[in-house]
Amino acid sequence: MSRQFRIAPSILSANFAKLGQEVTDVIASGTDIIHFDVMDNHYVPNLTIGPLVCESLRPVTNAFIDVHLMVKPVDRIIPDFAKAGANMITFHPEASEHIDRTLALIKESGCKAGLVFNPATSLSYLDHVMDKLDMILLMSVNPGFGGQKFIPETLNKIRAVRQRIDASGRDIWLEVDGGVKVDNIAEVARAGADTFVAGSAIFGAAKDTDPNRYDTVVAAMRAELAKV
Ligand SMILES: O=C(CO)[C@@H](O)[C@H](O)COP(=O)(O)O
Repeated sequence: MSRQFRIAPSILSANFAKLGQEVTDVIASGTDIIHFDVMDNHYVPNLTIGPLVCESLRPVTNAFIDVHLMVKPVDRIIPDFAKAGANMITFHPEASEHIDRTLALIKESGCKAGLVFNPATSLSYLDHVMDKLDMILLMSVNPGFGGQKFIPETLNKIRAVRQRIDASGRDIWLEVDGGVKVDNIAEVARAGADTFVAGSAIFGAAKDTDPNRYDTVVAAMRAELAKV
């Protein structure tokens, strides 16, 4: 079965002083969705951006905004992100007191919903919620920072989740996040992923030397995906 591949630049690695332009440029380079990392300095040891920034970006782009919540507690911020224009909201099961309730809250707010798994989080959290998921996000690094190295064991986890998605018969996106680059994106796709978060690989590309750096790196990723 052929899969549609989506490239999701993580704006965590963008230049925050010109974020609107960064989003416009990176979508124009041929990427598909904006990955928006929300960190609270509690669930993860870093602090990033919230609903106000999402609201400011919404008029700048028509692109799908995929909000990855690395916050605890999770429920009270969900309506704010929905109002701010998020299209998808994902959260970590360990950060929710009631996973089914949190998924329902996201859906009631009008967004698509997904669960995120850290490298050592058990897939058993999927057991009773597959019918409610639009996306499963597998972290291939421990959450909190861009620019980390891809953890190879993630490939086995991707294969296991791909089997579960195919068995479900549902159209659930399988996103992989952390250390995804030109030189491993094809391997990640072959394992079963269809949506690829890339932060440092895109926004860090040839920063000072190549004015078309996003186009260059995104084209290289697409060329790798075309081989799968
Ligand atoms: O959520 C996270 C980190 O917690 C990721 O979205 C990273 O920001 C991806 O960055 P790279 O590994 O691609 O630099």
